[in-house]
Amino acid sequence: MTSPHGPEPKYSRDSHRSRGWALIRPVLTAERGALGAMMAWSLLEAVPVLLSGRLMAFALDRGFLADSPGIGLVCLGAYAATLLLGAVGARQVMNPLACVVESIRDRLVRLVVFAGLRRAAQSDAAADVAAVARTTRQTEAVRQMAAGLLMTARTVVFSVAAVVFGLLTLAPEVALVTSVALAASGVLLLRLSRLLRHRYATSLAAEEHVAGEAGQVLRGLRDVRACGATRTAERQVGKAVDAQAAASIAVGRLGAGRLGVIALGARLPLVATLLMAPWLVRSGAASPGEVLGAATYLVTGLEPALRSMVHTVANVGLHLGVLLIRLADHVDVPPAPAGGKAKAIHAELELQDVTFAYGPYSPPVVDRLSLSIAEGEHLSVMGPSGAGKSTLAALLAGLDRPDCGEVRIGGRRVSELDPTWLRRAVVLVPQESYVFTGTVRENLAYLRAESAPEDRELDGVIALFGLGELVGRLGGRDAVIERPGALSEGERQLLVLARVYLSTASVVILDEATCHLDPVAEARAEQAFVARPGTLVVVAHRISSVLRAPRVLVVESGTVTEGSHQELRQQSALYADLIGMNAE
Ligand SMILES: Nc1ncnc2c1ncn2[C@@H]1O[C@H](COP(=O)(O)OP(=O)(O)OP(=O)(O)O)[C@@H](O)[C@H]1O
Repeated sequence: MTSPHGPEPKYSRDSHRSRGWALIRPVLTAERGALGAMMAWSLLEAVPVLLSGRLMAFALDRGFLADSPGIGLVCLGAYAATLLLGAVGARQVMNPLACVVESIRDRLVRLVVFAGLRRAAQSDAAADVAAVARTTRQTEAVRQMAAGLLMTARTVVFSVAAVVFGLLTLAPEVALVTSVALAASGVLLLRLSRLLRHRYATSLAAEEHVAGEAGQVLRGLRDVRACGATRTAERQVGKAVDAQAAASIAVGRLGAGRLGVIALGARLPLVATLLMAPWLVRSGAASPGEVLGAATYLVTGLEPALRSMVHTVANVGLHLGVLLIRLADHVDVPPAPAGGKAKAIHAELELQDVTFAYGPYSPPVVDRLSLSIAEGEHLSVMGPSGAGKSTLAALLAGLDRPDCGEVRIGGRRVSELDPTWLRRAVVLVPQESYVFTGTVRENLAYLRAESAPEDRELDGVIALFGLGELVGRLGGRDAVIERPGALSEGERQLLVLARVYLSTASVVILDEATCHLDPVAEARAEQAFVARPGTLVVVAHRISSVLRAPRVLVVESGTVTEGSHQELRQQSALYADLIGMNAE
């Protein structure tokens, strides 16, 4: 069940890799425009590579070999001009690149700090400052690596595409050999990458182990000296340091394999081109200039691109991947949808002979209760304080498990449901509302991590819950709520209700979640939930709220009566009393 009042524990069933990826995916989606601009400027940057071979071929065939050195020199001059054009492209890439990379860093820092703060708040132990510092350092490393990786990856992709295209137009035979060699070097690189990823993960774990061991010894240094355990502590830290050194050496050893990738992908086609040259020229398949042009593509375009790919993409990319996975272990990546969208479930709720007590010797708060709430139904629950309304709400939400009997959601036993799926499908909103330090948008969209609402949808919900004035006062939907505690209880409740409204939950249970709102705001919020698809259960705070529901459950100590307003007037003295009082 999704708790609407704060970040949840991390999603344990996601695969490691997708969780690492989930850390940066929202940024890449949000920065689509910047990524598009980067690609456009990269095209310009690739122009020198694309024209290099062609211009060399022309310079030789029509210029120097045709006794027209002027033409040859003009071609070389044109090549120099394309280099300038490429430099302009490379320069222009920087701004959009910075947008993307800084956004990645911002998101990671925020996630790391939030996770550190929450862990500190959840446990009585002191905050693990070293862990936060370590993960913040790793975040900085991610920023640098992401910048290098993005920069190089697009150069490589565009350069290799330009080389293959240029070779196809110049000497298709060379293009064929080059493509085969490139495919083989790609396979080799993949194999190497797998090994490298494993070894790098081991080395990173060893590094963290050293930090942990050293930190432990330093924290207890006085005790270590008092007990005369200096040698033991030294040995303990030394062992961790040795293990880290061995792991780093193992990573370094794989470096040699990277040369094989370059040799296979770039050098082999060059050697093949030189060997094929006499045949190409004699058979008329290519002129001497075209052979030179092909060699130019391979030497000035392909080899540098492959070198970059091996050194940056393979190396930095792997380190980045491993770092992201490790960061995902420290922070709370919003859960990915499990088993489809929560809204796709059948949202009927059912209690079968449910008994629940808070302790083995306590009298049951819920005693052999059977109840079913149809999908899309709006049920109101009322009763005196302490009658068991919140307990019932927690049972319906699958938060508490019955001692006897069964709770079913969508026909499936709650105990058999995937907890993550359940958290997304059923939301229980308590009286206390949690608004966190972050933007209005982040607060409202918190339960929609996988499909962030568009501005229009956000604005609609802000208006629906009468939050316009508050959001305007805060400075708009992207303004940061610096001090959530400074908001009134009612304002916080409205923000949380709007957050839940935007969630993907199919079942919403409001447990006096509107108690700080005035009757008008409460009516507006409830009507919004009534109109929202899904099942709605409202533990009512006011009789006006009870009257809005077509079906009511009256909970008194030990008994539960349910029915329409008409039926309850005759069946429940408590209901009749309350309605009567209200009417007076
Ligand atoms: N965690 C708990 N441990 C032990 N007893 C509890 C616990 N929570 C509730 N109770 C007891 O269970 C009974 C039902 O409590 P519950 O909160 O469900 O009632 P309620 O109708 O929601 O009351 P209110 O309207 O005041 O919130 C009460 O007697 C309460 O004291």
